[in-house]
Amino acid sequence: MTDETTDKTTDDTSGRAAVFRFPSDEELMAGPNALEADTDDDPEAQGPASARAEILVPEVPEGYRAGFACLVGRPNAGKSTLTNALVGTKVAITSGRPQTTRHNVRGVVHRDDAQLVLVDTPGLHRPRTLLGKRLNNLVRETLTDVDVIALCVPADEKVGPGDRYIARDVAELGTPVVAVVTKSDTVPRARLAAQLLAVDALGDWADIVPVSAVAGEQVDVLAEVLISHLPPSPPLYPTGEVTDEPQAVMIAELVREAALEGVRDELPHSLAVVVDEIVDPQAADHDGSAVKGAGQRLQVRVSLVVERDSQKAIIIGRGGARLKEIGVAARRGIEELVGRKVYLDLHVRTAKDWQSDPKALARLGF
Ligand SMILES: Nc1nc2c(ncn2[C@@H]2O[C@H](COP(=O)(O)OP(=O)(O)OP(=O)(O)O)[C@@H](O)[C@H]2O)c(=O)[nH]1
Repeated sequence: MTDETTDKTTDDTSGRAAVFRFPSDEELMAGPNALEADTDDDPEAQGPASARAEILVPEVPEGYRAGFACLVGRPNAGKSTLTNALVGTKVAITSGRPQTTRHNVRGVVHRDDAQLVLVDTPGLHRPRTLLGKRLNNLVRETLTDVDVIALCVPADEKVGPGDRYIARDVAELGTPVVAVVTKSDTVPRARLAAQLLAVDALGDWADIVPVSAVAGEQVDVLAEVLISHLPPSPPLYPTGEVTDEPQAVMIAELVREAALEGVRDELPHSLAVVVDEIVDPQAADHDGSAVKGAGQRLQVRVSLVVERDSQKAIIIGRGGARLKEIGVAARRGIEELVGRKVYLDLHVRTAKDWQSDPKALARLGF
């Protein structure tokens, strides 16, 4: 390792506080195992400084467990909402539209005796485009890395081919699988019981837990069950960190969520959101340039990339009305995230068929 801050490795036997290296953006995107791998990356090229801080971790209590869990399930199964409920803060975007989660958004559940790192993935589905294939590969890679998988099946929908496809897939990986019947608040108890039996019959699960992320029912029980499958380990993340997603990715997700609010079915698959620039006029190294009217606010420039001009028109709306709404909603979320006033600049661009173009995908970070 060339980065001098990463050379002070953990010394468990000394009894002193250990130096913890916060993972880089590359490691975050590469999957849980990458945290253990050596990197010779140039520290200058490591992305936002906020993602590479040196943090003191207190002594590890006896019996401490830590590890990774992955929530899988067909689109709309409630994975993002459950991630948020487990972590207790909004970390993954949610929406009524399927397949809105494009990144492995992670949240960290902190307990006195355990740390559960959640990896939220896009739904496994039969791929139709190059993007679909890459997303599926990404999901499988993640699944072989984690300590426990939570297979989410909604209580209010019949167990179908989509659930069976995923159940077969995860059963072959050799990772313990906890079956989770989500949205338990949406059905009467008798139907919930029937769904538990149907899900039980889907495979050989380590446990089966009904849960309602919205009503907050059984969320703690699920956390306990998932933690019981983690190995003894010191904390993997600094205590108190809710998510390790780079801030830019979370900002992009917030804009994406606002843009997809109440739009037609085709758009979610065709929309990519990229944060082009974040300028902080209050930063010590700021060069003095400023957008007129932005004042001391954090300036965030974001591109919304669609595949067709017709989609561009949907996003912009009559006289720019929809884009304005998107901006207002997204800015509210971003201001909550960064804890200060934000000047948000949205651009809508068309990149024809970006989902099937390897170069365009690479540019967009897939
Ligand atoms: N009533 C109820 N609704 C829920 C619950 N959990 C999720 N939902 C709703 O179900 C829809 C889908 O939830 P998400 O969490 O976005 O689902 P997801 O599995 O992450 O979806 P993708 O990102 O498409 O894979 C949203 O409209 C949620 O509000 C729950 O416990 N109760």
